[in-house]
Amino acid sequence: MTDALFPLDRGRVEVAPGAVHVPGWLSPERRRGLVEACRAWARGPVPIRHTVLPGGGVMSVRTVCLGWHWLPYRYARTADDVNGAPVAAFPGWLGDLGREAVAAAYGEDGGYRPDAALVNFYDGDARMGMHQDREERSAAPVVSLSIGDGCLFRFGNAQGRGRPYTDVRLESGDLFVFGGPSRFAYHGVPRVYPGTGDPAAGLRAGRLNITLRETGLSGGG
Ligand SMILES: O=C(O)CCC(=O)C(=O)O
Ligand SMILES: [Fe+2]
Repeated sequence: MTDALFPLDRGRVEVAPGAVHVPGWLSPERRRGLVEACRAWARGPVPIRHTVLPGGGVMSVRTVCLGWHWLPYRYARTADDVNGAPVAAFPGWLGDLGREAVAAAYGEDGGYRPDAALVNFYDGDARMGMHQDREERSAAPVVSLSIGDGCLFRFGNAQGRGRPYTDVRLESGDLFVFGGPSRFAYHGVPRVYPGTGDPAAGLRAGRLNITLRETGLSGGG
């Protein structure tokens, strides 16, 4: 697709087929609003926490979920690995933002209806290993929004954790959408760049990443 089709998103870069980076997509007002919303979600009903993996490893990232609670490796309506509380509702406005994001990346929203969000907080030492987002029963795209410190985002292929991959620097306000042939590509965050953030967004340190997903699940999961 050519830039001429997206006169408002000249900066969009297709990193791989179906994987689109749109730098600076979130306005400063939206960044501030999302930071405020994330602060409230982090308090509960399920407090933000480091996810414990089945082998006993502890993720360096802290996560809180909306709509559906993700735990390794499934979704549930209650935070069975935290405090058992029902997960906070997925707000309608966040679904609207997700549709807008898909339209910015692909030129149309494709009827996107996300029903789960993972809110990840990275301090300066946090990382996320190469993984696939594959607990969803839907091939709808994942929408990723970043606020605060910049990071190195590694976007690979669907076959395995290794090469070929593309290293992308994600900065505050950036949108990254991966769907279509890239939906089940491995990806990860090998490092965060402390002190490169966006204090005006209301985050003094660290990196916030929000991913929106369609789980394809219904009822209690
Ligand atoms: O922090 C990011 O940019 C990616 C997060 C991610 O891959 C996930 O939550 O599954
Ligand atoms: Fe992921």
